[in-house]
Amino acid sequence: MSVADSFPLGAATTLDELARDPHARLAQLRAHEPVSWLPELGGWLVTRRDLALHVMRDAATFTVDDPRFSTARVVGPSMLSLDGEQHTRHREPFNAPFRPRQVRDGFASFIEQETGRLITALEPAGAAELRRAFAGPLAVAVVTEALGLAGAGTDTVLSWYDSIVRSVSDITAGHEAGPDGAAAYAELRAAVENTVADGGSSSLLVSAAGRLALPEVASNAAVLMFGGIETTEAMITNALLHLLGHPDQLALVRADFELLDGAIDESLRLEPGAAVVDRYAVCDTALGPATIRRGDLVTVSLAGANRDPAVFPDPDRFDVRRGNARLQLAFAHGPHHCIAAHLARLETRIALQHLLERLPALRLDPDRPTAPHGLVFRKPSALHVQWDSPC
Ligand code: HEM
Repeated sequence: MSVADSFPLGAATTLDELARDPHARLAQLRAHEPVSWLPELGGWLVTRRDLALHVMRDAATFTVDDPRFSTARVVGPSMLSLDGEQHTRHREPFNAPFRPRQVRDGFASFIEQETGRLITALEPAGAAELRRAFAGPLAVAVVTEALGLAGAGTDTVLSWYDSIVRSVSDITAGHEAGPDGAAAYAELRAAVENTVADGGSSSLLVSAAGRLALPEVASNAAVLMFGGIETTEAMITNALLHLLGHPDQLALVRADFELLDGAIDESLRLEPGAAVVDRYAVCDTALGPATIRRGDLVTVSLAGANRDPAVFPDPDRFDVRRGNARLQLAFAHGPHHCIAAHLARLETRIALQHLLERLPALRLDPDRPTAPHGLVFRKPSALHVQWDSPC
């Protein structure tokens, strides 16, 4: 009997359905094949929360450090693609500004300013597409600020990002990457080198360069950029979609903005901006009902784990008062837990509160319904909204 015969639900699962609307299929898999072999994926998919945690905690058995990891092939080794001591060595120099207090002190006023500026530009129109006109530009501005790259504005950072993402996607799809990604990465590296050579500033890159070689600083800068744009755009857009799509829950939040943090966690739980993370088995090992072979791809479905009814009763319900929404795994877990989770939360909270306070009767455009989409990065392709314009 082949491995595919042992996992009939996995064999019937297509990547297309996981990209479109995965939740019913993930629920079936979680109930009957919580670690399942998906021939279309060429790997295992883990959908139960306890097993997902096990994989992400045990980096000695389930590593990110594998030549198939596409990001590392474009930007070189970084904290995202290393494990063990090398991972710690790459990650530690970047930790300080992302701690909760440092995030508040270092970023809150910048985020408020940027949010204010973006909303002021949108306000008179009475309608907008908030993913590209608001969430995306805010995410880029905050990452640019966090990196402290001398001389690189948001447009430059965005163009590097687009080129690097294209190359990573080409490699993931099994194609040869075009030259754009390498060229963009070379420009980013030169900007990192210039920033470090200028020295003296409070740039994160300058302090990291005291502990890492310059190419290592550049690789991690690329990963911070890579990690901070698409995911944060998704986080803000999905949270808006969830809130505006549930007027009863929105009314609760409007009556008490303290509930906004719960609403954000609940949105991350239902649609984590990055729906999966990949690991590779270092040795033969058992995981739940499955026997994993050395070298196998093990994909953790954060979206699946986040709707595990053993932890989240009535898991498909959006409930801003859910007591344990904070147990969601959108920022992963273990050594690779998102370094900037506090920053992303602060950014989303400020963004949502300002939008709700400043745009009266903010609502979804009823003629342009939308839903999250995507295998890895999940968000609506556009989020059209309306509000009562002052004029
Ligand atoms: C300012 C925004 C952000 C920045 C700068 C950022 C940066 C990073 C970095 C550098 C890592 C690698 C950590 C490591 O490997 O040790 C990481 C991991 C991760 N981040 Fe973020 N991130 C941001 C926002 C987000 C958001 C909004 C989400 C999801 C909603 C997210 C989800 C993740 C996940 C799932 C991982 C783990 C990847 C893995 O285990 O393979 N991040 N992030």
